[in-house]
Amino acid sequence: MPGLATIIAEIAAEMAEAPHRGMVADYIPALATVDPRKFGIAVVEADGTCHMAGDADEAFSIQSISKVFSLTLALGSIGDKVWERVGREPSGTAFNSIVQLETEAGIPRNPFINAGAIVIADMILGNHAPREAIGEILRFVRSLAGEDGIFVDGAVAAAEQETGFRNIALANYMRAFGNIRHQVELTLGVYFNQCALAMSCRQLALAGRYLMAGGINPATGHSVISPRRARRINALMMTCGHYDGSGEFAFRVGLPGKSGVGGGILAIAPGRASIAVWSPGLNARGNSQLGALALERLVHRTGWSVFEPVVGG
Ligand SMILES: NC(=O)CC[C@H](N)C(=O)O
Repeated sequence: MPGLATIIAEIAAEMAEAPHRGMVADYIPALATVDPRKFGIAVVEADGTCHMAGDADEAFSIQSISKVFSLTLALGSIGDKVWERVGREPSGTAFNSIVQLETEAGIPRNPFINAGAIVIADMILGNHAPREAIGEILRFVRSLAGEDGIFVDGAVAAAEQETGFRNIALANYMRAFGNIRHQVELTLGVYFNQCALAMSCRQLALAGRYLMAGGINPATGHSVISPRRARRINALMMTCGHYDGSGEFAFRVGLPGKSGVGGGILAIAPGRASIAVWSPGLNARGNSQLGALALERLVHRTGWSVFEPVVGG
């Protein structure tokens, strides 16, 4: 197998030539103007080595990838009580769908669809003001990545607030079932700001290290979350991280992954690597078109799929 640096450089070169790049999300106006030709990839290996290619150092809107970090925070603060208000099953519906809430008592199927992440945001809000909860998420992500230069893009957060009618509907609907405990504007303030986190592929891959390393941040040796919970977050990423495209992603890539409508994907090769890719064009399910293709090729060339037999291991 060629070295990882070579593989990543080759994939970036192939993606630069790719004809079908998908469509940039335009329902959030601040995302509509992002250049669809962008492509970045960063891979942080278990020993800390970081390989990058393309636009891996350019910050983009991580959007729903933030749901991995908010779930981790909520599990850390309220533990398994999280599962009283949000489920653990794939929804098979679009990321912003409302339909299942009606027959399922306002309990979202999983923490990665919008409804589920809004409930998680409501948990993180707890007894705080939204500003403090957003600060807590920001500090957490900065500490995971080991970088202070991560910020919330105020223009994206404002655009989401102005146009987030579906999310407002989801929050109100769940409030009617008692599954949102705060005023919806406060809970959504947390949610919109976490989605507006701007990070580069490099920062995102660094932030994901604890998920490849059994809950430990390998840079500091500190426990972020228990090994059991890290394993379970990976399981949820595999089954629910791409919404109604999760089966296809598992089929093609075979790694736990979480996508965002900014075109990013965080993928975890347990014990091996934390990987972030970014290409703004999306497929019909709202997941990065070239991001998935790049990961498919990476896994094919490295043998990193979790379904690959470990030879001699
Ligand atoms: N899939 C996504 O990344 C969706 C997140 C986006 N902020 C929304 O709520 O619609």
